[in-house]
Amino acid sequence: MSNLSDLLPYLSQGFCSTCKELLESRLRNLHQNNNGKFDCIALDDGYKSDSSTDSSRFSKPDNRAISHVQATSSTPASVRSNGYSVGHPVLTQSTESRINKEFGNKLSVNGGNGRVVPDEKNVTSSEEQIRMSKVGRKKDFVCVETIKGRPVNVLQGLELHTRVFDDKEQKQIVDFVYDMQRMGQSRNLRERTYSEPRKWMRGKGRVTMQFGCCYNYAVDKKGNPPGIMRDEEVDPIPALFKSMIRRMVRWSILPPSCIPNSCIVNIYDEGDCIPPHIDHHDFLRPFCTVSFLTESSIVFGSNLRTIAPGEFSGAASIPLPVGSVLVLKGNGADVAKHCVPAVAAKRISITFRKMDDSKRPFQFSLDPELQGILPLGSSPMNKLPVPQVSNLQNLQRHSVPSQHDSETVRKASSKSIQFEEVDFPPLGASSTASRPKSKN
Ligand SMILES: O=C(O)CCC(=O)C(=O)O
Ligand SMILES: [Fe+2]
Repeated sequence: MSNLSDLLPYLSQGFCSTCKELLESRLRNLHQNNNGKFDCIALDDGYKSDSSTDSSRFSKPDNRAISHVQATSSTPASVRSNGYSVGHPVLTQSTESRINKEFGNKLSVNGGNGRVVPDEKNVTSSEEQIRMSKVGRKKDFVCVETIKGRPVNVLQGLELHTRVFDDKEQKQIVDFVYDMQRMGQSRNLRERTYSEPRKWMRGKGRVTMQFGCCYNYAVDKKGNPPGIMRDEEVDPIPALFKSMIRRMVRWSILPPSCIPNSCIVNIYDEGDCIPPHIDHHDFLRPFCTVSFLTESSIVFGSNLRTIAPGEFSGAASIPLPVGSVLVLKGNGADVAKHCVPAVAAKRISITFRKMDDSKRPFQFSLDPELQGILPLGSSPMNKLPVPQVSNLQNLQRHSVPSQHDSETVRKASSKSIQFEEVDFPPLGASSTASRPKSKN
């Protein structure tokens, strides 16, 4: 049967790329179901479950790549699906096809007009189900704190899904984030999309890029309150991030009732942090954060102490492996604050959130590509045993704090609230003033 691979071009002659892939996938299944009988068909399945990584393998944003991004923009400017043009295509059609192929969300280009639409006929591919079955799901976090005299599990509602994005996908996403960063630095993104901290010191802020809406963490210099700034425009969610959203809904990480329509990319250089906060209620629950490049811990607690610039302590610390998705809801989102202390090495996170309908920007319109996404249907493959997360030894489980601990925590907490209000960098205003050159 070894000549089956030679027959592939003949068998698939005249097929579109989707049908070609389908045929390849069927041959691969035949191969698997026949215990290697067709072992000469060398088809790269592109799926790896190991999430270990080395950030040095990722390309650095340099000017050559900026011109690459600009060069690709010679294709017709894409009108984004939320109704307005970004002036330059965030992704070219060919890049989109590559991305969609990589992510296994079989998408097809609709009539050559550059729009990409989900092809729901292909969504039940066994490959995607196998891939989904490798996701680790931990939903039983416990950390009891005494709040108003009552024991409360402040981690209730948190979920950690691991091995959601593999090394290859991480590289693609990280490279894309760097492309976007370069575009922000060269002012090729909307002004409020890209933001760098004005002043740099250990523990101060991080680079952010906001898509879908412009969000203000703290009262800004114009006196705008925290929350979604309804009269500001940012760039729409790029296609690659939309395919991440589709995966998270299809793989039952996020519910179809809460499909994100905004996201924020956090680029942490070594020593950068995000101070203690509760995500604003202009965003619905659940929301989620995806981690890349370096495993870091996120600290939770009803009171988070500031020990030093960028150093915080709290009741529980959860390591976030690269390629993982942390889902926040319940007490984990609304009773406990969270923060990421100064990171040991470069880290990128992407937080996806659905806006409260009544808080959406005035210019916002629904993206058809993010409507009606459903979890993968119930098939026997979905019933494969779910692997448990093994890499959580560092999770600190604390019992009810002693009287002394509560005192210390209470004192520290007023400090951390002060830190939060004064030092949370306002977002949505680019500044490259005094930050040392980034070490990407
Ligand atoms: O970087 C992270 O993992 C957390 C990000 C976060 O808390 C946020 O964007 O609100
Ligand atoms: Fe947050």
